Amino acid sequence: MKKALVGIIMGSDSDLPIMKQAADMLEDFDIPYEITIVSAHRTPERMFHYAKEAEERGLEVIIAGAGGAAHLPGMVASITPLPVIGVPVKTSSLSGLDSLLSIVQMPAGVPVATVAINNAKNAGLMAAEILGVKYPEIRQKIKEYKEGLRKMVEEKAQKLEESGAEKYLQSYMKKG
Ligand SMILES: Nc1c(C(=O)O)ncn1[C@@H]1O[C@H](COP(=O)(O)O)[C@@H](O)[C@H]1O
Repeated sequence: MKKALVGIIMGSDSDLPIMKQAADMLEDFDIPYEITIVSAHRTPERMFHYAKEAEERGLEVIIAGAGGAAHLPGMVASITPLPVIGVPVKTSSLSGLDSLLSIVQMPAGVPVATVAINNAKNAGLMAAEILGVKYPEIRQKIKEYKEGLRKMVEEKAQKLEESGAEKYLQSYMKKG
């Protein structure tokens, strides 16, 4: 198996349904990754060792997801020189706003690249883009991905223009 370039960590296994989407994205780009649970609150020593050793182990980007008082991404960023992408995981009590603010409001000097609430997919994509600076084959796949997005929207626009809003909406609603 190829050595992991991206480390995906999350505060709890309850974050896995969301964080798995980052892993799926990396798989689409053939980027080797590892995925595990690390909590700054519940396993501070494990968090410290993970962040301290990440670079030495060959990781190049870390994606960290957490909910609520989501200190994990910021704490990891304070220890490692690697770029850290934070995923605010939606909580039941405050809809993820607490997670978002905990991750995005970092003090100057310790950035965490924060994606939207629950948008682990974008975290995977951002990790791929960061790696694309160094790996031309990944950069090429990003270009193809963007081209795919462009085509998809163009096709939808054409269909909407041809069928009119009402008919388009009917088929859109049917798709669910
Ligand atoms: N925010 C953190 C940290 C941390 O930041 O260290 N560790 C766990 N958690 C979060 O607590 C939430 C509830 O966890 P449980 O579902 O295990 O009770 C999760 O979203 C997790 O990311």
